[in-house]
Amino acid sequence: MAVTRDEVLGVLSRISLPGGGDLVSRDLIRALQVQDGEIRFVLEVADAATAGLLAPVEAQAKAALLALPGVKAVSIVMTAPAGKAPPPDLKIGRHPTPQQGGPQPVPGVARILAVGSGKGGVGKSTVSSNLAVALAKQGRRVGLLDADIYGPSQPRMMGVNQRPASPDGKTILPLHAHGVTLMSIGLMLKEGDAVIWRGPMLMGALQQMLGQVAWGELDVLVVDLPPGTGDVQLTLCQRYPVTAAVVVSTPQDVALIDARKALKMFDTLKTPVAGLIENMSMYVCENCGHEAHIFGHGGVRAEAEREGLPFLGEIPISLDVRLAGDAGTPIAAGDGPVSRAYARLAQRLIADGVA
Ligand SMILES: Nc1ncnc2c1ncn2[C@@H]1O[C@H](COP(=O)(O)OP(=O)(O)OP(=O)(O)O)[C@@H](O)[C@H]1O
Repeated sequence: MAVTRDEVLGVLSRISLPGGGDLVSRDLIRALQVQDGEIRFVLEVADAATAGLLAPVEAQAKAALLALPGVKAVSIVMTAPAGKAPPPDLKIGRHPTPQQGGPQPVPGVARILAVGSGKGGVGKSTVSSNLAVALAKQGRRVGLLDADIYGPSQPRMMGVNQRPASPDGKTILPLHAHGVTLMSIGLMLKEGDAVIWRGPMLMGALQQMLGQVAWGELDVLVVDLPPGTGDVQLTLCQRYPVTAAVVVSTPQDVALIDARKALKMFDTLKTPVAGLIENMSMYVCENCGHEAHIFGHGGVRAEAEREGLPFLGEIPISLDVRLAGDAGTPIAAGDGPVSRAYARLAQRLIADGVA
């Protein structure tokens, strides 16, 4: 009988490590594949020194697995950031590889729609996930890339948390939620890991997210950018054919000042701006229907007019939006006034040819 994944993990969990624990309990196994008697996996260790220390363990694991009935071959690749092992392609965050010529398309992806904001906390990630879900509900084949490398929030907002698989140690298989194909740098990191990369590492990570993820055929890839005007924005817009960007802002003056900076950046990078979205626009009292303009109102529309750009719509401030995002099912997946606002936004972007 063919060997199973559980049997393999059973064997690996009996192989102790120097310093305590075993291969499974210390969470070192990545991309385990068990097929037709062939076993493949990556042993991910912290550094080259640990890799050296674990060489006998690797040999022990291989021998123990080969001793299982029905096992024909065992292939173990040990990766460490500066180890002697083959390049750790599964590790996200590396120096970018040089790129010849102009912007390179992402295979299978017809359009790239960047969602940016000048200021953090204005709801850019919330808008990205809801827009992606709303577009999928209109029948579009949608991908969502969480490129907010310093504060990835899409795993929580879209309700996914498993680490994506990489069967060959190179291609990363994206996840799927609410009709959207999803990838986030947050899914490749261990919980609580702070990302403290500098520019070149960020560029490399973005390149991996776009080039190594098996996105499949997509009508549109929505990219949730980090706030502000940094290396990720630059890399995306200069190296890839971004169809258009949308800029999210709240109506407050402080947010609008920063939104203007984001618009200026897209203009400098020659990335077309499809328009502006006002988030946390107004609060409608659930009891009496009274509209309160907590952060002001109409500021983003006025800004769009000043800049000669389309105003794409306003999303009200609503407790349900936050609760839905925190619970992992974007509000656009359901029915109701906010979901309808997102449906209108999606229709508009499809009609404009950018989604
Ligand atoms: N329309 C809304 N109504 C109520 N809460 C909202 C709304 N939009 C966003 N929020 C909440 O505001 C918080 C910040 O939103 P979000 O993380 O989307 O912002 P961001 O601009 O992506 O922030 P960051 O700077 O972290 O990237 C979240 O808790 C989110 O649930």
